[in-house]
Amino acid sequence: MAKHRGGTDGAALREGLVVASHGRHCIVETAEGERVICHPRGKKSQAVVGDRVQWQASEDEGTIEKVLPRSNLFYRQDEIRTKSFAANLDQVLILIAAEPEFSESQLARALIAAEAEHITPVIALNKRDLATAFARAWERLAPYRGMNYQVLPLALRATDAADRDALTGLLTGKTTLVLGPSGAGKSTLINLLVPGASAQTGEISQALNSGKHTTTTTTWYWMDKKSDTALIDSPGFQEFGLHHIEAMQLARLMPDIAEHATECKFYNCTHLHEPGCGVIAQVESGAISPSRYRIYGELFAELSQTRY
Ligand SMILES: Nc1nc2c(ncn2[C@@H]2O[C@H](COP(=O)(O)OP(=O)(O)OP(=O)(O)O)[C@@H](O)[C@H]2O)c(=O)[nH]1
Ligand SMILES: [Zn+2]
Repeated sequence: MAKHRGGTDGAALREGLVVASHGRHCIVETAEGERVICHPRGKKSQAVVGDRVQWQASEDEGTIEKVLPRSNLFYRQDEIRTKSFAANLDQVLILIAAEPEFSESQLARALIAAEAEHITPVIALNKRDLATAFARAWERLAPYRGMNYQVLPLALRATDAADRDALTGLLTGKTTLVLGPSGAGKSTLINLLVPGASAQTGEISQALNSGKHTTTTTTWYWMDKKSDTALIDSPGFQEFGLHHIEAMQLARLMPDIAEHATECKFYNCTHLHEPGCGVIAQVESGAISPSRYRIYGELFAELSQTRY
């Protein structure tokens, strides 16, 4: 990793892209492709992966002076309450697999987080070769296909031309955050699409932790030499922090619920118990799946609690 050696006083502000972050410091890539460890000037210049920043060289590292306006900001919270962020995304690829069995609740939360930030989510279901388990998982995704979410079947360990074409078509020219539970095939995907990814990861961990081993960084990878197409790998698939969403906004972020939320008798219907509720009517008719309605109820309760 190149360290920037420049003057300290009056050095010009330069623009860069945050390609990794850990704790308070991060790695900024310059337009020339040089990478520099940077520290934020203060709370306001705390940057996340995907941020465009203005930074200034200092000693052998750099200082982030300003984070440029973001088009969106994606965040989640893991069990130790550390936040991982990414900004300026075009889409989120949620990678799940036939095995291990995926949690529908986790999937729903990831989709809601994406909807709340106006980021297009795409679901990929890996391990098509495990035919029986795959068929079962595909069936569990029926409500999601019904909501017009794209669900991409994949066999990443032995990709064929069709898989590669589908992935290329989906990703080219965009910045995509890849999320998925452990064991779904996220490393397999990154290594397939980004040759040399593991070497890059090692280099970044080393730079950010002075050699200490870590797996907790969110990392930006260029998929092409022209630097048009990027993947962001974010470790784990823990609970998404949805606290910033109000309970009464939840229906709007779940397309199958939203579709019928305008058919209720009361304009401020919670869709939990009201008479004349369009959502409850569609749960009874079978148009809204029982599992989706259960998840809605659980999240509604959770979001009502955290608010007060
Ligand atoms: N049968 C089958 N196995 C696959 C496929 N793709 C990946 N795997 C296997 O699934 C396991 C998990 O894959 P990884 O890529 O390590 O998964 P990961 O999501 O990075 O998991 P973590 O490292 O735990 O975060 C490995 O043993 C892979 O070889 C596939 O298409 N079919
Ligand atoms: Zn209702």
